[in-house]
Amino acid sequence: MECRCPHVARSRWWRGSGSGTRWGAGEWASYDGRVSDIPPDLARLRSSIDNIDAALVHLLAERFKCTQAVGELKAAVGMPAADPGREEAQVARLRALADDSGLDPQFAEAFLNFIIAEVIHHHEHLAGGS
Ligand SMILES: O=C(O)C(=O)C[C@]1(C(=O)O)C=C[C@@H](O)C=C1
Repeated sequence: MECRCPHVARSRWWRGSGSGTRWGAGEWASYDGRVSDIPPDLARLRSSIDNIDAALVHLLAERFKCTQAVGELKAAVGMPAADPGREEAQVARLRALADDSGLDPQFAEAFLNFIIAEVIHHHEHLAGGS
């Protein structure tokens, strides 16, 4: 079976010089005949970005499934849509996780707030609001 390790894939691309090759200057050619104007390192990184974006969409879909159930529960027992105390704890926790993992804590907080604002909107709708 062919090895698909990134370092091996990287070594199997050649940059066209514009003379004496079937591919043009600035183009990249692979051992198996593919030609691209995208540097292979960029193509490989974009492929990982696509996988990560797909995972993010799936994770968000699962989170919204949970919050839908939370919204139904809150509406059933008459609890308020928003819980500022819980949000404060989530922000503190995510900021610390972001800091530990090299992500900007301010960005992590803004991202969480963006999601929670949408969840609260859904909760209010479930509770019969606008
Ligand atoms: O945990 C709750 O009570 C929720 O409604 C979920 C959630 C969230 O999306 O994490 C949303 C709104 C609340 O203000 C706090 C948290």
